[in-house]
Amino acid sequence: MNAVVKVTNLTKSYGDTAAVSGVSFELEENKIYGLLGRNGAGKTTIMHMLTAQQFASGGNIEVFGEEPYENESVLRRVCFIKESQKYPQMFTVKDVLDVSALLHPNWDAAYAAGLAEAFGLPTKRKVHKLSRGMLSAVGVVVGLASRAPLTIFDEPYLGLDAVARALFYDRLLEDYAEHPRTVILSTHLIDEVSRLLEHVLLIDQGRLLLDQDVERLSGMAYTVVGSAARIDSFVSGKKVLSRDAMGAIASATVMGEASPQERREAAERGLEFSPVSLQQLIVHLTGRQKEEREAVSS
Ligand SMILES: Nc1ncnc2c1ncn2[C@@H]1O[C@H](COP(=O)(O)OP(=O)(O)OP(=O)(O)O)[C@@H](O)[C@H]1O
Repeated sequence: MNAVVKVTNLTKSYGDTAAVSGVSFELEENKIYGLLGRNGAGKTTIMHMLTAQQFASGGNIEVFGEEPYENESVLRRVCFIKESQKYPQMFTVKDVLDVSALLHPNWDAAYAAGLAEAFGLPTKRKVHKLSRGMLSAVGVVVGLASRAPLTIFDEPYLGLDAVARALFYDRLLEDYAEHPRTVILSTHLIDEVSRLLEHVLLIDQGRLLLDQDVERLSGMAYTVVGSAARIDSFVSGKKVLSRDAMGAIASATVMGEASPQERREAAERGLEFSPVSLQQLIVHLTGRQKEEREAVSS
């Protein structure tokens, strides 16, 4: 495996606050990662350390095999787009794109212009006069057109409406197919991005709770629906993540995998199975009690 990022025992403290505690992971070349977790989990802090915008309190970070701090040859291969991106007051959208072209060796100006048009960006307008959504779109255009070997999006699309977000996801997938690179998406819109993600890093209270391929995650839990009485009997003794009922019909989400025999017998009793969504799984895992979370991560 070619590791684009290798993080070992990474720690960051702000006074008494341990924002990141002993996190280790590797990111492969040409893969789309989801960096997920609740508010304050430590995601932005990790991204800031990966991109040399903050020093770690402890541990080791390698990006493209080298330390990223003040390392021009590494940082030229990285594009970090964040929601709160600030641009110089006098810059127009075109100025932002022109400067980005200088910063990113793989920049595709024609592609950037096409994206700006697709997102309806007025390229002659000053960035400080853009709406919040337009400002988000500028970040998205820069992130995509940079074609940086490591491209990181930290919730850059908070201001985008649903149509523009769908456009971003579609363009990202299209361009990634033609120009593979390593992408990190940090987002709370898990259901929306789940079709894009190949691998998930789940951060919880500064610790890495999950480091798993999405394909394998979908096998970690399942939902079963049917008559309430039969559901209760089926889930008895199992680890139930949630149970909902509507009249005589109930659904339960259960941790683990149902064996083929269990599925057959349940189907004979009219129960139906469906895979659990990534969002449901993440919500459950990060909403649980401390002891249970520790059991998952160990
Ligand atoms: N400059 C700072 N000074 C003190 N504490 C900080 C600082 N930056 C972050 N923190 C704290 O570190 C923890 C992790 O914050 P971080 O911004 O990395 O979380 P996050 O996962 O990106 O959250 P969100 O999804 O809300 O953006 C939080 O408890 C936060 O309050």
